Amino acid sequence: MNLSPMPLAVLVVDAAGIVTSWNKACEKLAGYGAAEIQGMPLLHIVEFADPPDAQPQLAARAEAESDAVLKCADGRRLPVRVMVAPRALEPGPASSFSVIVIPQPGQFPARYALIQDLPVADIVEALPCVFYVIDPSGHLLLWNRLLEEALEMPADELPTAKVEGFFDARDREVVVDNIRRAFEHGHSTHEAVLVGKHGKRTSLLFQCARTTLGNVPVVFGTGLDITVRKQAEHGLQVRERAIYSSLNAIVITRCEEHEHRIEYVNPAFERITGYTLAEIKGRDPRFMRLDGCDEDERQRIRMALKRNESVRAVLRNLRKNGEIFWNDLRIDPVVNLDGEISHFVGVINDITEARHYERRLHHLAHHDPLTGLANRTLLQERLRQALEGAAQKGTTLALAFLDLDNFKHINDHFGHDAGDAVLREVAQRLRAGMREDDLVARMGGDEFVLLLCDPTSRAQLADLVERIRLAIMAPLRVDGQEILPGTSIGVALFPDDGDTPEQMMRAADAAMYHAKTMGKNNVQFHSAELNQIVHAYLMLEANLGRAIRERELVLDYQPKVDLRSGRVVGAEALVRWRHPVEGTIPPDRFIPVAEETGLIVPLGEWVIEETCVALKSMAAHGLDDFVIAVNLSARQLRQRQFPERLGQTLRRYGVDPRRLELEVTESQLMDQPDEARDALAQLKALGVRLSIDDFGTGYSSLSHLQTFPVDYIKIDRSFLGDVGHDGHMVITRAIIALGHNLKLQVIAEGVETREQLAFLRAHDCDQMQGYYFSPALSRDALQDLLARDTRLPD
Ligand SMILES: Nc1nc2c(ncn2[C@@H]2O[C@@H]3COP(=O)(O)O[C@H]4[C@@H](O)[C@H](n5cnc6c(=O)[nH]c(N)nc65)O[C@@H]4COP(=O)(O)O[C@H]3[C@H]2O)c(=O)[nH]1
Repeated sequence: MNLSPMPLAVLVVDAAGIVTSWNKACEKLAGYGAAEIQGMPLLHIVEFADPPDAQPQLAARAEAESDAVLKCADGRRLPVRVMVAPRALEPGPASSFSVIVIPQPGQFPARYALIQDLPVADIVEALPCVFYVIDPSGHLLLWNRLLEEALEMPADELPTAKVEGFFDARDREVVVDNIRRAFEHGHSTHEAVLVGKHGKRTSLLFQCARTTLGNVPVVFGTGLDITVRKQAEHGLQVRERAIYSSLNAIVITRCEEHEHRIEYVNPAFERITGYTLAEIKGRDPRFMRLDGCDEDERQRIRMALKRNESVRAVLRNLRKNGEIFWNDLRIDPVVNLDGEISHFVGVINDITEARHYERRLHHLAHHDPLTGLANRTLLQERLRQALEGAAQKGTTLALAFLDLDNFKHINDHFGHDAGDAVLREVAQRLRAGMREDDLVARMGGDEFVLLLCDPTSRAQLADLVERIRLAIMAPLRVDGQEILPGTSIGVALFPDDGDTPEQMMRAADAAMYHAKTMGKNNVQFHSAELNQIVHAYLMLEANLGRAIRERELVLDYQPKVDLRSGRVVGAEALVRWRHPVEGTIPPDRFIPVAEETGLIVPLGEWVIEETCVALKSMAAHGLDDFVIAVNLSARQLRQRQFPERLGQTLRRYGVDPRRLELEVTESQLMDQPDEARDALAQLKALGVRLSIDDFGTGYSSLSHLQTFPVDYIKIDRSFLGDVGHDGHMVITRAIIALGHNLKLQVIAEGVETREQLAFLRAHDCDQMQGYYFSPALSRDALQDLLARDTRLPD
């Protein structure tokens, strides 16, 4: 409090030491009014230090300065200096003295001695807070400008309203209560929101005190604007709520002497890690680390914390239940008022699911969903890496291309579920046969690829691939049905057959094609000649469709002779391809391609139509009991609508069904005997003749044979090979006997020698065909032969 400038305290005493005058400054200093003090001895209020009995010596103190104590009205004893000066100007004893009283340095006058001089109105106006005086009825008596501003009211409106009306409805009860308490107990404190006439809201901290104005008790006090603080508090509450409700785990650590101790974790932390705050408060958050993992990330965090910097890292931590979770962690330092890092705030984002999802996506993008094997993309990647690695290390590499044999047939016949089961089983078998470093991939469809790193030798590699082929061949049961898968495998070697992924794939693919053309279910290594063979095969495949359309195919007919009469009774139609460039291509070369590509169906239809044309022409020449046999592929036989379409064709050409014979190989029949039997029955119902071709090679059981509605069996050529061979003779004899027992006619094919013929005749075989009598002839040549009635010599 600033008291200066302070007027000089001067009083006048008479010669007897009685106070006759007492100025305002004396009043302020001592607290007595002039009326009170005048007429009183000076020594009642001033106590001289030396000597104490002052009066007789007052004159003696003139022109001197003494230490004394001023006895104030409020009981204080104020150390002062007293100067006494005679008031007479002439020489001689003075009749009165001026006494000047100066407080010793550091001594202050009584508060209320000064207070009356205070410019209360100015102070009240200048207060940085709301000021008010309230009468017992709850109305304002006095207030300052800040209150008017807060209430957005002119001065004349304020006294008429009761003060509680100025407040937010929720605060009114508290306000009334606190004003009452101030009246009753002398003071009260509370927070409330003043609401201005136009809605302005001001949060105030009220300090109320009781006093009297005149004789009226009043409550006065201040209201400190705490709106900003309240807003800040509210903001903090919001943030605290956000931390509390955050889905991310938040951990706040206190940082002391480079140690980090957990001070707070939010509920999400508890949810994610499984630890409650109570369990881990005070611990170092690293207790959740997973040893031996993410060392680089941890090192980054350590360095950042050391430098008091923010850091973000992705690492693995352990939950309480021992589970690992992926933590996308961000740590930020918090600076205190002294500018020091007091805390670190860590935000933990559990990205485990996202990581798993990412991995799943990555897995999906690189694996075949059906078998779980690597897909083409992954194979390309790994093949490229493997080739680079092998080139650097000077090691070898093998790539095996596998294509399942007759997979389309499995799919068509057993359904797609069975097809899928076969692919899964094959994948399993391939995996089982591979080493850890090798890769098994599915290229789509029925194609698989093996990437074999550093095979020890070509022989061992051949051995391994052969074992794989055999493993795949093992029968498997799907829905109670037995399926016999087979595979053709082509192998290419690095560096011999190529040094880029593309070259290696092409080479292995070519070798696989070669394996297909070699009769399937075998392994072929890539070689330079093989390229040409495969090229030819591919050309064939590309041209066959055209050949059918352009009528480059022709039928030759190999006569069939009755062994008893020696007469030609029929012929077997055999297709040839008169290629405009390559000349005549035998069926052995293109029929397997046609089978593989499905072109066998239109090809087979053409053969039947052409045969019908021939039969019709023969009938026109009077040969109406002549029988022509055509070979039927398994695929034709499996076509549901085949019997119906055959019936239509026969009717269209007006051919007697009994003139047409259909040859089906034994192995085709035994592949699916039940289905084959149904198909044969339908064909039989049309009236055509049926024969089992290549009999003896397909291992048909007698029980099956009895139920097939066939007319002929044809002894496979291989059994006639060497008539001198005991085993062959026995089999041929047995087949003839068996056929006759079943009331079937037996035909021997591939008869080339007189001995073979004699043997067949001796054992009562019914018909023969073979070069001994005639090779396959053109239609004209056959008709010539028939016209001349050429017979088999005795
Ligand atoms: N070593 C020897 N061979 C003889 C003798 N007599 C006949 N051959 C040959 O033996 C094959 C008999 O036909 P396949 O067993 O049905 O075997 C046929 C048949 O499975 C298939 N084929 C031919 N034409 C057709 C056709 O139109 N449709 C279907 N699906 N297959 C056909 O092609 C195979 C081969 O036919 P080709 O090359 O014409 O060969 C024919 C024929 O020329 C002989 O005394 N000695």
